[in-house]
Amino acid sequence: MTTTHSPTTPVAGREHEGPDILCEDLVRIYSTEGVEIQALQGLNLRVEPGDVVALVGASGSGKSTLLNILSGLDKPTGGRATVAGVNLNSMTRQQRVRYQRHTVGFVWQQTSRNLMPFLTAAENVALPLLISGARERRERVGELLDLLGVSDVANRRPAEMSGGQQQRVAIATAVANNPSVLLADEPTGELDDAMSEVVLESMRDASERLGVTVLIVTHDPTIADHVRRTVQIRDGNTSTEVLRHVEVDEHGAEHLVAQEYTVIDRAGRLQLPSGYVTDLGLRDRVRLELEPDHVGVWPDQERHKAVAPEPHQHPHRDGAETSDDAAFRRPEEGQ
Ligand SMILES: Nc1ncnc2c1ncn2[C@@H]1O[C@H](COP(=O)(O)OP(=O)(O)OP(=O)(O)O)[C@@H](O)[C@H]1O
Repeated sequence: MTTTHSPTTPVAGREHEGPDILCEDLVRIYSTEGVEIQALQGLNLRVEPGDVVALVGASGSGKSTLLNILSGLDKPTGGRATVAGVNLNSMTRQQRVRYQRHTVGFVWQQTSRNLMPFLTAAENVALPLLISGARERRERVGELLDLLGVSDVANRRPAEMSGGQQQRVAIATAVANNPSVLLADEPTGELDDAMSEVVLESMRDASERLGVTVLIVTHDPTIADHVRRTVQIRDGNTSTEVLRHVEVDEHGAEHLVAQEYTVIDRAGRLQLPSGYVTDLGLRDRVRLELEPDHVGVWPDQERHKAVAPEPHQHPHRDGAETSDDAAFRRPEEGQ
């Protein structure tokens, strides 16, 4: 099969309104030999159309459990999960097949799980198009291989490609049917740093060009350098997140600004970033003060008598100090 140059087809018009991924109070309990393990503990996550988000968590934090639910392989025990307007709690078998063919695409960590070993790159990308009865397959395959920068390996089988090339062909295969959402489970887990970077950049590029929403699940925190939004998952729940954007100063110089956020649940509970907690020695009880536009959080004055008055730049932020920083003080600064 040959590759041809032509404009890439964007995702077909979305038929739903609102976020592409919405998890509300998602719970998944596994019962094995009389023991119950709560892998997801009321997880909340909202991802807007076209966004590229990394979900980062340690082993056992619930990443695969969430991905299995979002990919339609498993059902939640409680709560709600909606992807591109499809309610995952109540899909029939037929709806599930359609969902997995057209609404979501997957890229798994094991390169061997993504591609048919006996088919060439072009044949692999063509396969989902063939199954769904798509027309103009040859042209679409050419566009996608081009977009992912792997047209030169179109006629090679997976064993004749590098790991990075295989993952890029896997991305092309996953987005062939114009899914709204691309789910990736440790897509760079088997790659070295240079290859990982190429694959992540390709994924971001594919998102921009095709309009596909991307959720990458990984234990690797360095992925944060490649995505605008990184959400932490801990003990089966999303905790804090970092949003990055580029700001241009008055001299025209670009600065990467990272701002930390946390989820506040319906009961008003929130989890502070772990760096803030250790940095300020926050524990047991903190003092709160309501200001007109923010809430100040201080270490307990009873435990840390002398607290320095002047504000400091938080070491976990790249950006300029905000009014919120004035509310955070190191207990040891005044001692
Ligand atoms: N099928 C299962 N039966 C019982 N317990 C399970 C099952 N799958 C996962 N768990 C448990 O649920 C919790 C979350 O597991 P999960 O695989 O989702 O974590 P993870 O973040 O993907 O970890 P890793 O990065 O190691 O793959 C863990 O305590 C795990 O032991």
